[in-house]
Amino acid sequence: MSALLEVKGLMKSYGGVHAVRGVSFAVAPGEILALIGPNGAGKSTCFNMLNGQIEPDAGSIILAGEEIVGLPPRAVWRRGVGRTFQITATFASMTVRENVQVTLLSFHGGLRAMVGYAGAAHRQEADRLLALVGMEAQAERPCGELAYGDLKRLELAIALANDPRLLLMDEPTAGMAPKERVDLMRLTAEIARTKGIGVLFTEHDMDVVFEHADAVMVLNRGELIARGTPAQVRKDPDVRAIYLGEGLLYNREESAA
Ligand SMILES: Nc1ncnc2c1ncn2[C@@H]1O[C@H](COP(=O)(O)OP(=O)(O)OP(=O)(O)O)[C@@H](O)[C@H]1O
Repeated sequence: MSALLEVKGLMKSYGGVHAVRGVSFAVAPGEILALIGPNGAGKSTCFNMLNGQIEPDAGSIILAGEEIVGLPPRAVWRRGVGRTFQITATFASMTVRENVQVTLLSFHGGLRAMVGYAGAAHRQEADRLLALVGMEAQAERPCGELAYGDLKRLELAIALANDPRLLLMDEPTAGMAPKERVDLMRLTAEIARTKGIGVLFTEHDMDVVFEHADAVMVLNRGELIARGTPAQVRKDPDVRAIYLGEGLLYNREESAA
Protein backbone atom coordinates (compact mmCIF):
# COMPACT_ATOMS: atom_id res chain seq x y z
CA MET A 1 0.00 0.00 0.00
CA SER A 2 1.41 3.45 -0.84
CA ALA A 3 2.20 5.76 2.05
CA LEU A 4 -0.24 8.38 3.22
CA LEU A 5 2.50 10.22 5.05
CA GLU A 6 6.22 10.07 4.30
CA VAL A 7 8.60 11.77 6.68
CA LYS A 8 12.27 12.01 5.70
CA GLY A 9 15.26 13.31 7.65
CA LEU A 10 13.29 15.55 10.01
CA MET A 11 15.53 17.77 12.17
CA LYS A 12 14.90 20.37 14.85
CA SER A 13 17.33 21.91 17.33
CA TYR A 14 16.83 24.46 20.10
CA GLY A 15 20.19 26.08 20.73
CA GLY A 16 22.42 23.15 21.53
CA VAL A 17 19.54 20.72 22.13
CA HIS A 18 18.90 18.35 19.21
CA ALA A 19 15.21 17.76 19.88
CA VAL A 20 14.66 15.71 16.70
CA ARG A 21 17.54 14.20 14.71
CA GLY A 22 17.04 12.68 11.26
CA VAL A 23 13.64 11.10 11.87
CA SER A 24 12.18 9.20 8.89
CA PHE A 25 9.07 7.05 8.79
CA ALA A 26 5.89 6.38 6.81
CA VAL A 27 2.23 5.92 7.74
CA ALA A 28 -0.16 3.89 5.56
CA PRO A 29 -3.90 4.65 5.25
CA GLY A 30 -5.79 3.01 8.14
CA GLU A 31 -2.59 2.27 10.06
CA ILE A 32 -2.49 2.86 13.83
CA LEU A 33 1.07 3.83 14.69
CA ALA A 34 2.34 4.65 18.19
CA LEU A 35 5.24 7.01 18.83
CA ILE A 36 6.75 6.31 22.24
CA GLY A 37 9.85 7.42 24.12
CA PRO A 38 10.94 8.77 27.48
CA ASN A 39 10.21 12.36 28.57
CA GLY A 40 12.08 14.82 26.36
CA ALA A 41 12.62 12.25 23.56
CA GLY A 42 11.17 14.61 20.94
CA LYS A 43 7.60 13.31 20.49
CA SER A 44 5.83 16.67 20.88
CA THR A 45 8.40 18.37 18.64
CA CYS A 46 7.69 15.76 15.94
CA PHE A 47 3.93 16.29 16.25
CA ASN A 48 4.34 20.07 16.14
CA MET A 49 6.33 19.78 12.92
CA LEU A 50 3.78 17.40 11.38
CA ASN A 51 0.90 19.83 11.91
CA GLY A 52 2.84 22.93 10.89
CA GLN A 53 3.16 24.53 14.32
CA ILE A 54 6.96 24.32 14.16
CA GLU A 55 9.03 24.54 10.99
CA PRO A 56 11.76 21.85 10.81
CA ASP A 57 15.40 22.88 10.36
CA ALA A 58 15.62 20.21 7.66
CA GLY A 59 13.65 17.32 6.24
CA SER A 60 10.55 16.63 4.28
CA ILE A 61 6.94 15.80 5.19
CA ILE A 62 4.93 14.46 2.25
CA LEU A 63 1.19 14.09 2.83
CA ALA A 64 -0.64 12.22 0.07
CA GLY A 65 2.14 13.11 -2.37
CA GLU A 66 2.36 16.81 -1.42
CA GLU A 67 5.17 18.53 0.54
CA ILE A 68 3.66 20.27 3.57
CA VAL A 69 6.79 21.67 5.21
CA GLY A 70 6.50 25.46 5.33
CA LEU A 71 2.69 25.52 5.27
CA PRO A 72 0.97 27.23 8.23
CA PRO A 73 -1.02 25.00 10.67
CA ARG A 74 -4.37 25.98 9.17
CA ALA A 75 -3.27 25.00 5.67
CA VAL A 76 -1.95 21.69 7.00
CA TRP A 77 -5.29 21.11 8.77
CA ARG A 78 -7.16 21.91 5.55
CA ARG A 79 -5.10 19.29 3.73
CA GLY A 80 -6.32 16.69 6.19
CA VAL A 81 -4.11 16.58 9.27
CA GLY A 82 -6.32 16.48 12.38
CA ARG A 83 -5.10 16.56 15.96
CA THR A 84 -6.40 15.83 19.42
CA PHE A 85 -4.66 17.12 22.52
CA GLN A 86 -3.84 15.68 25.92
CA ILE A 87 -5.95 18.37 27.53
CA THR A 88 -9.34 18.48 25.87
CA ALA A 89 -10.22 21.79 24.24
CA THR A 90 -13.99 22.28 23.91
CA PHE A 91 -16.30 25.23 24.59
CA ALA A 92 -17.87 24.36 27.96
CA SER A 93 -20.84 26.71 27.61
CA MET A 94 -21.88 25.32 24.21
CA THR A 95 -23.70 22.07 23.66
CA VAL A 96 -22.02 18.96 22.35
CA ARG A 97 -23.54 19.48 18.88
CA GLU A 98 -22.59 23.16 18.75
CA ASN A 99 -18.95 22.30 19.43
CA VAL A 100 -18.88 20.07 16.34
CA GLN A 101 -20.86 22.62 14.30
CA VAL A 102 -18.35 25.38 15.06
CA THR A 103 -15.53 23.22 13.71
CA LEU A 104 -17.56 22.36 10.62
CA LEU A 105 -18.30 26.08 10.06
CA SER A 106 -14.62 26.85 10.33
CA PHE A 107 -13.75 24.09 7.85
CA HIS A 108 -16.42 25.12 5.35
CA GLY A 109 -15.51 28.82 5.63
CA GLY A 110 -18.69 30.04 7.33
CA LEU A 111 -17.22 31.12 10.66
CA ARG A 112 -17.04 34.80 9.76
CA ALA A 113 -20.69 34.83 8.78
CA MET A 114 -21.75 33.24 12.02
CA VAL A 115 -23.33 35.58 14.58
CA GLY A 116 -22.60 34.03 17.93
CA TYR A 117 -24.57 30.83 17.49
CA ALA A 118 -24.11 27.79 15.31
CA GLY A 119 -27.90 27.44 14.83
CA ALA A 120 -28.85 25.15 11.98
CA ALA A 121 -25.52 25.23 10.17
CA HIS A 122 -24.09 21.80 9.41
CA ARG A 123 -26.45 20.30 11.95
CA GLN A 124 -26.94 17.03 10.08
CA GLU A 125 -23.23 16.63 9.49
CA ALA A 126 -22.56 17.36 13.17
CA ASP A 127 -25.11 14.74 14.16
CA ARG A 128 -23.55 12.23 11.76
CA LEU A 129 -20.14 12.79 13.38
CA LEU A 130 -21.65 12.53 16.86
CA ALA A 131 -23.36 9.26 15.90
CA LEU A 132 -20.02 7.94 14.68
CA VAL A 133 -18.55 8.34 18.18
CA GLY A 134 -21.74 7.30 20.01
CA MET A 135 -22.56 10.79 21.31
CA GLU A 136 -25.79 11.53 19.43
CA ALA A 137 -27.96 11.18 22.56
CA GLN A 138 -25.91 13.89 24.27
CA ALA A 139 -26.02 16.44 21.44
CA GLU A 140 -28.07 18.99 23.40
CA ARG A 141 -26.05 18.89 26.62
CA PRO A 142 -23.63 21.67 27.53
CA CYS A 143 -20.05 20.40 27.24
CA GLY A 144 -19.27 21.63 30.74
CA GLU A 145 -21.48 18.81 32.11
CA LEU A 146 -19.82 15.94 30.26
CA ALA A 147 -17.91 13.12 31.92
CA TYR A 148 -14.24 13.00 30.90
CA GLY A 149 -14.62 9.91 28.69
CA ASP A 150 -17.48 11.57 26.79
CA LEU A 151 -15.39 14.72 26.31
CA LYS A 152 -12.68 12.60 24.70
CA ARG A 153 -15.24 11.05 22.33
CA LEU A 154 -16.52 14.53 21.48
CA GLU A 155 -12.96 15.63 20.82
CA LEU A 156 -12.60 12.73 18.41
CA ALA A 157 -15.76 13.85 16.57
CA ILE A 158 -14.33 17.39 16.35
CA ALA A 159 -11.04 16.04 15.03
CA LEU A 160 -12.98 14.14 12.34
CA ALA A 161 -14.83 17.30 11.19
CA ASN A 162 -12.16 18.27 8.65
CA ASP A 163 -12.34 14.80 7.13
CA PRO A 164 -8.71 14.02 8.09
CA ARG A 165 -6.44 11.65 6.22
CA LEU A 166 -4.04 11.67 9.16
CA LEU A 167 -4.97 12.02 12.82
CA LEU A 168 -2.33 13.03 15.36
CA MET A 169 -3.36 12.07 18.88
CA ASP A 170 -1.41 13.39 21.83
CA GLU A 171 -1.78 10.90 24.72
CA PRO A 172 -5.39 10.16 23.77
CA THR A 173 -6.21 8.15 26.90
CA ALA A 174 -4.43 10.27 29.54
CA GLY A 175 -6.59 10.67 32.64
CA MET A 176 -9.11 7.98 31.62
CA ALA A 177 -10.22 4.87 33.52
CA PRO A 178 -8.92 1.53 32.08
CA LYS A 179 -12.28 0.50 30.53
CA GLU A 180 -12.72 3.94 28.93
CA ARG A 181 -9.19 3.71 27.48
CA VAL A 182 -9.96 0.43 25.74
CA ASP A 183 -13.30 1.75 24.44
CA LEU A 184 -11.78 4.97 23.05
CA MET A 185 -8.89 3.19 21.34
CA ARG A 186 -11.20 0.55 19.83
CA LEU A 187 -13.52 3.26 18.55
CA THR A 188 -10.60 5.22 17.09
CA ALA A 189 -9.16 2.13 15.41
CA GLU A 190 -12.54 1.13 13.97
CA ILE A 191 -13.16 4.59 12.51
CA ALA A 192 -9.59 4.87 11.22
CA ARG A 193 -9.68 1.48 9.50
CA THR A 194 -13.13 2.03 7.99
CA LYS A 195 -12.23 5.46 6.63
CA GLY A 196 -8.58 4.73 5.80
CA ILE A 197 -7.33 7.42 8.20
CA GLY A 198 -3.73 7.01 9.36
CA VAL A 199 -3.40 7.51 13.12
CA LEU A 200 -0.17 8.52 14.83
CA PHE A 201 -0.41 8.66 18.61
CA THR A 202 1.89 9.31 21.56
CA GLU A 203 1.19 7.47 24.77
CA HIS A 204 2.88 6.82 28.08
CA ASP A 205 0.56 3.89 28.94
CA MET A 206 2.29 0.83 27.49
CA ASP A 207 -0.82 -1.36 27.81
CA VAL A 208 -2.62 0.99 25.42
CA VAL A 209 0.35 1.02 23.04
CA PHE A 210 0.88 -2.72 22.91
CA GLU A 211 -2.81 -3.59 22.68
CA HIS A 212 -3.96 -1.07 20.11
CA ALA A 213 -1.08 -0.10 17.81
CA ASP A 214 -0.37 -1.91 14.53
CA ALA A 215 3.21 -0.71 14.79
CA VAL A 216 5.32 1.12 17.35
CA MET A 217 8.17 3.60 16.84
CA VAL A 218 10.55 4.45 19.65
CA LEU A 219 12.26 7.84 19.93
CA ASN A 220 15.21 8.40 22.22
CA ARG A 221 17.06 11.72 22.45
CA GLY A 222 15.58 12.84 19.15
CA GLU A 223 16.43 9.68 17.20
CA LEU A 224 14.20 6.83 16.10
CA ILE A 225 15.82 3.73 17.54
CA ALA A 226 13.20 1.11 16.68
CA ARG A 227 10.13 0.48 14.58
CA GLY A 228 8.18 -2.75 14.43
CA THR A 229 5.15 -4.64 15.60
CA PRO A 230 4.40 -4.34 19.32
CA ALA A 231 5.92 -7.82 19.88
CA GLN A 232 9.12 -6.93 17.99
CA VAL A 233 9.56 -3.62 19.80
CA ARG A 234 8.95 -5.16 23.20
CA LYS A 235 11.82 -7.61 22.56
CA ASP A 236 14.24 -5.03 21.11
CA PRO A 237 17.36 -4.83 23.35
CA ASP A 238 17.87 -1.08 22.75
CA VAL A 239 14.28 -0.36 23.69
CA ARG A 240 14.53 -2.53 26.77
CA ALA A 241 17.67 -0.67 27.81
CA ILE A 242 15.84 2.67 27.70
CA TYR A 243 12.91 1.43 29.70
CA LEU A 244 15.07 -0.69 32.03
CA GLY A 245 13.83 -0.64 35.56
CA GLU A 246 10.46 0.78 34.62
CA GLY A 247 9.06 -2.71 33.96
CA LEU A 248 6.88 -1.21 31.26
CA LEU A 249 7.77 -3.45 28.36
CA TYR A 250 7.36 -6.79 30.04
CA ASN A 251 4.15 -8.58 29.29
CA ARG A 252 2.12 -10.23 32.00
CA GLU A 253 3.45 -13.77 31.42
CA GLU A 254 7.05 -12.55 31.66
CA SER A 255 6.33 -10.65 34.84
CA ALA A 256 4.74 -13.76 36.34
CA ALA A 257 7.71 -15.97 35.35
N1 LIG B 1 10.58 25.47 22.61
C1 LIG B 1 11.65 24.81 23.08
N2 LIG B 1 12.76 25.49 23.46
C2 LIG B 1 13.84 24.83 23.92
N3 LIG B 1 13.93 23.49 24.04
C3 LIG B 1 12.84 22.77 23.70
C4 LIG B 1 11.65 23.40 23.21
N4 LIG B 1 10.73 22.42 22.94
C5 LIG B 1 11.32 21.25 23.25
N5 LIG B 1 12.58 21.46 23.70
C6 LIG B 1 13.54 20.41 24.11
O1 LIG B 1 13.56 19.44 23.08
C7 LIG B 1 13.63 18.13 23.62
C8 LIG B 1 12.43 17.32 23.13
O2 LIG B 1 11.23 17.83 23.76
P1 LIG B 1 9.76 17.27 23.43
O3 LIG B 1 8.81 18.12 24.21
O4 LIG B 1 9.58 17.19 21.97
O5 LIG B 1 9.84 15.80 24.06
P2 LIG B 1 8.65 14.78 24.37
O6 LIG B 1 9.12 13.44 23.93
O7 LIG B 1 7.38 15.28 23.80
O8 LIG B 1 8.58 14.82 25.96
P3 LIG B 1 7.30 14.56 26.96
O9 LIG B 1 6.99 13.10 26.89
O10 LIG B 1 7.87 14.96 28.30
O11 LIG B 1 6.18 15.45 26.49
C9 LIG B 1 13.68 18.29 25.14
O12 LIG B 1 15.04 18.27 25.52
C10 LIG B 1 13.09 19.66 25.36
O13 LIG B 1 13.59 20.26 26.53
